[in-house]
Amino acid sequence: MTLSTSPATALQTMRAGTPLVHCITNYVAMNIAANVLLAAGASPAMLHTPEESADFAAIAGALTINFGTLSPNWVDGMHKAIDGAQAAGKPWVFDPVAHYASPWRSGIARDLLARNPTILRANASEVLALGGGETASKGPDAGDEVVAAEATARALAKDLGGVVAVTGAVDFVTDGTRAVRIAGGSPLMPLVTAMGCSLTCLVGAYAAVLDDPFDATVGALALFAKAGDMAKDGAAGPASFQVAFVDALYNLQPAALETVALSDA
Ligand SMILES: Nc1ncnc2c1ncn2[C@@H]1O[C@H](COP(=O)(O)OP(=O)(O)O)[C@@H](O)[C@H]1O
Ligand SMILES: Cc1ncsc1CCOP(=O)(O)O
Ligand SMILES: [Mg+2]
Repeated sequence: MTLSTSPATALQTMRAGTPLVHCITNYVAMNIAANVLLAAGASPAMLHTPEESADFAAIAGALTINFGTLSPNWVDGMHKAIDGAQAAGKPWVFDPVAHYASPWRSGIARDLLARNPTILRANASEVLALGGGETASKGPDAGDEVVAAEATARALAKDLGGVVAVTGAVDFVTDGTRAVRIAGGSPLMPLVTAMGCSLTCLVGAYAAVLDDPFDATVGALALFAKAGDMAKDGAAGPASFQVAFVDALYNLQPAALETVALSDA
């Protein structure tokens, strides 16, 4: 296995640090993402205005940027936050929700990617299209399989000099050299809105406390996979699954992560 920090140790480290995470995320995701971070053991702050985003990014442990519900002054807030995070040596995570939805959004995605995210977390359709590939999707929901985006993810990771995580039924994480797959979770996960957005914020929590962004990303995805496994048993459908999922994040003990299905890729 290519990890130097196991998901179990990563969770212990994250909880011990209670990292403050600066989340610039969309209106749909703000509430569930904040609850996911609190339940997992991190400390979220959802703020985006350009008047304060640089200052706040500098004092947070990590910055996450998701442009799901975008408008021009948010873009300004994102740029200033990235500048603040980078000047302070803090990692930042990019989630390019449905970047192909319009030419305007695509241009902003290209601009943000050029600002060197430490980690890119996206679904298979988003990753495929970032590499110039055709996707079956037009909006935030994936229409492609993770395996179809793996080669693009490896190339993107090399170009970025960062980590790329492609999520779906079996997740794929690479830094261009190392790569792993993570199985688990539930088919109910894509039926709850903003699960991916919440995961992006959680990746930020792990990146705030672990030196290796690859280990941080795998740790966060492994926690989601195991919490999804735990939540699906008692769920009658997406609504009760969401409640059970947040409870599972809260109750999950690090040793449970020893059984996550991780494999080198
Ligand atoms: N069919 C599935 N089975 C199990 N887990 C899934 C499935 N689809 C997505 N997930 C999980 O849901 C979370 C969000 O991923 P995804 O749905 O790809 O993101 P997004 O919401 O951005 O499209 C990840 O933890 C991923 O592993
Ligand atoms: C439905 C929707 N519309 C704009 S952002 C958003 C949330 C997308 O969340 P996720 O990418 O986690 O499915
Ligand atoms: Mg998404």
